[in-house]
Amino acid sequence: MTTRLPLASRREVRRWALHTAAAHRREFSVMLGLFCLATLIGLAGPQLLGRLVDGVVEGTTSARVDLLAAAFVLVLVLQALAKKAARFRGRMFGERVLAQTREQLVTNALDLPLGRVEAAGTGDLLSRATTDLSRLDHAVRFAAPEILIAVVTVVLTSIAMIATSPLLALALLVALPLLVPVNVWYQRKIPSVLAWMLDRWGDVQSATHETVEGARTVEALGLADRRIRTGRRALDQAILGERRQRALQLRWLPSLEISYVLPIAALLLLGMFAYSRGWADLGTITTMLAYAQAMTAPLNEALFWLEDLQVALAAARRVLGVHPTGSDPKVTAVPRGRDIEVRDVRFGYTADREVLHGIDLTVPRGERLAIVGPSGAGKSTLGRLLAGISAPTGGSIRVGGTEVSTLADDVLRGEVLLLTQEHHTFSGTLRENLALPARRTGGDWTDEELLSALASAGAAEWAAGLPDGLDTRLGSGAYAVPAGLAQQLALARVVLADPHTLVLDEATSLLDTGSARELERSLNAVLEGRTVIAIAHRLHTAAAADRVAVVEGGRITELGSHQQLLAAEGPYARLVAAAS
Ligand SMILES: Nc1ncnc2c1ncn2[C@@H]1O[C@H](COP(=O)(O)OP(=O)(O)OP(=O)(O)O)[C@@H](O)[C@H]1O
Repeated sequence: MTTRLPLASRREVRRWALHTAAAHRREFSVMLGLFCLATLIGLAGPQLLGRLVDGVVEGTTSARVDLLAAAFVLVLVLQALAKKAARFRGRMFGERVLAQTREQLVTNALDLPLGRVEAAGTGDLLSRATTDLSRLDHAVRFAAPEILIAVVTVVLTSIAMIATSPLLALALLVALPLLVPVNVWYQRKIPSVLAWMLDRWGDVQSATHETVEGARTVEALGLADRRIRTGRRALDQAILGERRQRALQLRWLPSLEISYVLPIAALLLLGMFAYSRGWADLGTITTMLAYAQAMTAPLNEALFWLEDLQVALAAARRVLGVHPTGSDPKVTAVPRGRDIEVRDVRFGYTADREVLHGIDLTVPRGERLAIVGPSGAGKSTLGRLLAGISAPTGGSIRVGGTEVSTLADDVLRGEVLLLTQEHHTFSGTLRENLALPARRTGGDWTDEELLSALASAGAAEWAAGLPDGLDTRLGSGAYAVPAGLAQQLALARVVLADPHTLVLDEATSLLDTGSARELERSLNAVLEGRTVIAIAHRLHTAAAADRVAVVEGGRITELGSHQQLLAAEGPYARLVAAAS
């Protein structure tokens, strides 16, 4: 079962938009100013047209007609230039906002507790960081400026119409009885429909991502058909979401279109009536009609972009929902002791199934503890809790008196670190791959420190043979790092992070025996002087530990030295007998 990452509320999105506009006050004002300028220039056009009609009706010279016509063309040219400049500014503004939003998303994603990302499924985070962000990108760069133009045009043109003829401007009101209720209805319905649809598209991406990531497993276990079916189901749901959105739009758009042509019809009727009574001249009616007409083009354009903007608003709720809220502020003070105290720890991945049922354990500084037990007993789960990756659902795990899961990442890394078989080499230089833990005293790691960490991990010789030394680019598309060396790089990172306690979970289990032996030598050097909690999948490692804890069914059923437990002839003795 997955627990999706949260959505930001609509209020949070509004606050983000206002905050962004305030943070870029200058650019935003320039952009808005240019849009207003373009509209204001445009307002002169209908006035000129009105004068032209009045002139023709009342009689004028052809030179004056030419002059008015030339002025009209000039207005159009100036307006086009101002709009072009405004659009350019709008795109620049959009780019800047997006760059910041992207950076913030990455920072927030990195701050999310690992347990939370895993519970949501990496596809959820991935779809927010890719598809949703590009939906937002598109809207900020294109839809938002066009809609802003329409809003500015409607507001300024309405003001100009009221100023030109308050009587004829009453025609604008006929749009309201249709516009208001339909929009209230639509705005109430659409957010949940869009949020549902984007979640379904997130599922499509998750399903695809998981299939591609686990392609070998899919192939080996013959799961292709099942994965295709899962993908299809996700896609069907996403298409259903699209249909629901379109169905709502189909009912909304026509009334919107009607509501902006209605005022033109009403204006013609009202104009005829006012003219017959001598309340308005032909020039004024022409000006008012030209104003009403001038609103339709930007409104049409805005309608076209409104859908994008609405989808982007829903996407913004997903993008801004990626933040480590809900958790208390992290503890940045380094704990004073190094003993680990586990008290009545309970944990469940889901609310309805507890996996650990009350674990009590004290691991004194410098001890080597092996955790053994049958598959599925909860050993790895306990290891993750000990390393602060997930917080227990009940009880406490403290290091030096501080709850492990509340420690800030940089502090936690220097206290307890989990080492597993999964070692990713990031695309970047060897230096960047090594320098992932922050330097406790601040500043950058020196070359000497990095090389010495590599030497402790047994990778000095390999690093010396690299074409650009510490600056050699590694990862996909660059220098490929073999599995054994990736693990040695992970060990070098451990040396740099320098935690006093290491939790080892299958740290060497995937390697062939030759590499495993070499890695174990490096590992032993790195383990020197630290507390080690090893989840022992091979029982011979347990024999070398100071104490062994047997976990069965989410409980510690036996705890003591190898010799004591063998003599007790209990669960441990039975496991050893079964293994030999
Ligand atoms: N991410 C997860 N979501 C839900 N349940 C999980 C998850 N990981 C493990 N479990 C369940 O929790 C229980 C304990 O699993 P855990 O991996 O801790 O056992 P283990 O003793 O380490 O087993 P193994 O030796 O096979 O790795 C199992 O029933 C497992 O199915």
